[in-house]
Amino acid sequence: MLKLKDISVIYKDKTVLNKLSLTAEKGEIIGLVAPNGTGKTTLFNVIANFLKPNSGSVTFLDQLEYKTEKDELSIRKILVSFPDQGDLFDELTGVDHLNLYASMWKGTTRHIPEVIEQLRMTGYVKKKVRTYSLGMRQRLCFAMMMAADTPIMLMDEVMNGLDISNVALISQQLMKMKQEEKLIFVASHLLENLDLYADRVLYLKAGGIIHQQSLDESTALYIKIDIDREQYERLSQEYKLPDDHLFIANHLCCIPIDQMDEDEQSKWIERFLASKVKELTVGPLGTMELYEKFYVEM
Ligand SMILES: Nc1ncnc2c1ncn2[C@@H]1O[C@H](COP(=O)(O)OP(=O)(O)OP(=O)(O)O)[C@@H](O)[C@H]1O
Repeated sequence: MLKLKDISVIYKDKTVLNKLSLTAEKGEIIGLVAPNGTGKTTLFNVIANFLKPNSGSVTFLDQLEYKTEKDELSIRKILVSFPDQGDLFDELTGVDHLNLYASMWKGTTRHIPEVIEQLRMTGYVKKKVRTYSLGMRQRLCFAMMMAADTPIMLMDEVMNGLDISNVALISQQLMKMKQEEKLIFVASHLLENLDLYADRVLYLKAGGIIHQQSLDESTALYIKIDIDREQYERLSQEYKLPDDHLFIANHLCCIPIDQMDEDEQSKWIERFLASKVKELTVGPLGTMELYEKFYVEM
């Protein structure tokens, strides 16, 4: 559905994206994770053609590129970007904004009442935007994407300023949209939330994708224990920890268990429990844990 090939973006002497390649299919939610200033927005800007890369190609549906006006128009019809709160019109109502997006992309506004109901906006959507709180504006921005209802959606910091119940509400909608076979990119700093709905999470560093984590059964499993460095060193002396174990951000020791039989797995768990670790869990590495692995300096 979308193919990026060797995308490079260079600002003066700073290379933000360096020959980045990526293929994405319909029905996927792809999380994009990196510290501030790494290039997430730049990547979205390239996909949406708000920014021409210095080199590389962006291809939609195996054939459409931003090379001719006709192709660009066809791409505009299938792709929508998360609106910036600053782009909302204070003197228009929420409904006006929804009608605008629905008419521009979908050509009908018939589905708007359903969007309003699903996002629980009935109480305020007919008021002018200037009366909205930050969270209400953010929900409106999300509703505008639902109103556009395009097959591809780029969502930059979609959860910004939302309280816990609204994060849950939007997450629920994202899962519904996935069932509708949309391709959705979500750049977010709300890492644990991504684990809920993303099919894979891409970690950006030094202009490229340094890791892709698929969140399915094939993901490697670990025994994870929360310990400080002193405890870690004691454990390493006492037992030979497997060569491919991880000690992440000075607090999380992870032992891979896929290659172990049940006896060996139980032995490790018993050892850790005997050493009175603070917390022990078994499972794949979550987005938060991988973030610490890749970005938190030791
Ligand atoms: N127009 C520009 N001119 C020069 N440098 C720019 C420009 N736009 C972005 N940059 C630089 O490119 C880098 C990547 O910026 P980008 O906004 O893509 O990061 P991001 O990962 O989206 O960050 P955040 O999490 O803060 O939104 C930053 O170092 C930024 O300063």
